[in-house]
Amino acid sequence: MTEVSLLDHALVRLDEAAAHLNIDADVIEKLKYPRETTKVRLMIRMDDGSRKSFIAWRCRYDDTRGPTKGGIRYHPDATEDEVETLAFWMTFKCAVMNLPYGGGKGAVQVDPRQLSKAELERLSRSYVKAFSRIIGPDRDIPAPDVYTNAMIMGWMEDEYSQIVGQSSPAVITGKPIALGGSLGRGDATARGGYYLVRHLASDLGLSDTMRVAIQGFGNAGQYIASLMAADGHKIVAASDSQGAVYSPNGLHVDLLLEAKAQGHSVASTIGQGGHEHLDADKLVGADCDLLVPSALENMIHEGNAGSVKAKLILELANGPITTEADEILAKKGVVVLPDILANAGGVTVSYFEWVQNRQGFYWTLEEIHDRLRTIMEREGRAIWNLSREKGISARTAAYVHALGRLAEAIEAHGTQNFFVS
Ligand SMILES: NC(=O)C1=CN([C@@H]2O[C@H](COP(=O)(O)OP(=O)(O)OC[C@H]3O[C@@H](n4cnc5c(N)ncnc54)[C@H](O)[C@@H]3O)[C@@H](O)[C@H]2O)C=CC1
Ligand SMILES: O=C(O)CCC(=O)C(=O)O
Repeated sequence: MTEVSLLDHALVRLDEAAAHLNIDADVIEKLKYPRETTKVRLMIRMDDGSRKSFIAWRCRYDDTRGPTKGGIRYHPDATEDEVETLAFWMTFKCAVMNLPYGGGKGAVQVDPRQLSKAELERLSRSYVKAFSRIIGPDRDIPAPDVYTNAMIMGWMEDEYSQIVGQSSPAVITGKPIALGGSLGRGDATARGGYYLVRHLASDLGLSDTMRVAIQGFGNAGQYIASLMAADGHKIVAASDSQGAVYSPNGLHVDLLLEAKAQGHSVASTIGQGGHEHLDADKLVGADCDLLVPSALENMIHEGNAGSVKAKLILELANGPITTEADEILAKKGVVVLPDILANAGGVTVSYFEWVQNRQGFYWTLEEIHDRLRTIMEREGRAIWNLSREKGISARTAAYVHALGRLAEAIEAHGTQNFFVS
């Protein structure tokens, strides 16, 4: 039996969306395959003098609407299929938000927690050396993703600038502020999702004091916890790769943040402030109003979707719900605010960073927040209304919304050149 790839699963969304639009078959043919995926083996010197090699990829899925854009993930289980799927999602995410970008993504198959800081820097610089002809401010612009961060983006920008012999901050986003990073990029992914939920609160009949469960407590998970708690909502459950905690009266977010800042799991807070042990695989079924998957793909699947008690899911992670689980959730009446909209705040502030780098003029935090909120509300409202008008899920509506824009751009390029660059 042939195994169905993650990309094949993701492409189901494309077919679903196409059924609601009158678009040329050429458009679907173009969007069904990644434009280019480059795989290299990076060889670095370890601190003990030995050499070690790591597989790395960069995929430019589609560049019809502009240079490809998307993060770089460091993860021991990264695969080419995953990178291409994440790049497909970036293509649609950038179109959802009407950003002048196509979609890309990169990864290194590595557990960065096993590397020293110096080894991590050598690995990150070698990634840029290997892909220096693929990335570029007008070609392909990386950013952070799982287990990468501003420090790594800073090393990468520095390496690229050395290679091309000039300062090139716009080659990468999510940089430290001192190297041309944007104010507000740190919490942008969570903040975008938070603005979306706030904007749709009355449409969704949400209460002012929701119980929130958060799966994954990294960049996206920690910031959504802080933003929701500051608004008076209760964070009742949280997990990371090492464990989970629960408190029906609300977890102390400051304790969780402190544990993470010290390099410990959220589970290390068990016993403090009323925090109780929770089996990490039970988090999806935690008693809550809002579930926020903020870890990896396929975490809500056929086997656990039936246990979901939340009425609303905010997908801060990319692809956290399988197609089978989506159907189960729809039957239960659970509303899903889909990844390509819900977590698009990250790439939107990355776009602001790129614009500021190119113009050499920087915006205040207030300007960043205002612009992000305006775009989240505009695109979120359009998708929500489309889903109501057509009687389709918010996910399908988001794909329809994006596909219309992609189709327009593909058709506007004419019929002679299938690829832009
Ligand atoms: N950082 C960004 O700007 C954006 C991130 N995303 C997506 O958000 C998700 C999380 O990314 P970040 O927060 O940036 O990554 P991160 O590396 O900062 O955090 C990932 C978190 O997930 C946890 N985790 C890993 N495996 C887990 C498991 N099996 N169960 C529970 N938790 C687990 C880790 O312990 C960590 O707390 C990913 O799907 C990423 O693609 C989406 C848009 C932008
Ligand atoms: O900030 C960016 O450019 C991309 C972030 C990303 O990788 C994502 O949205 O999944």
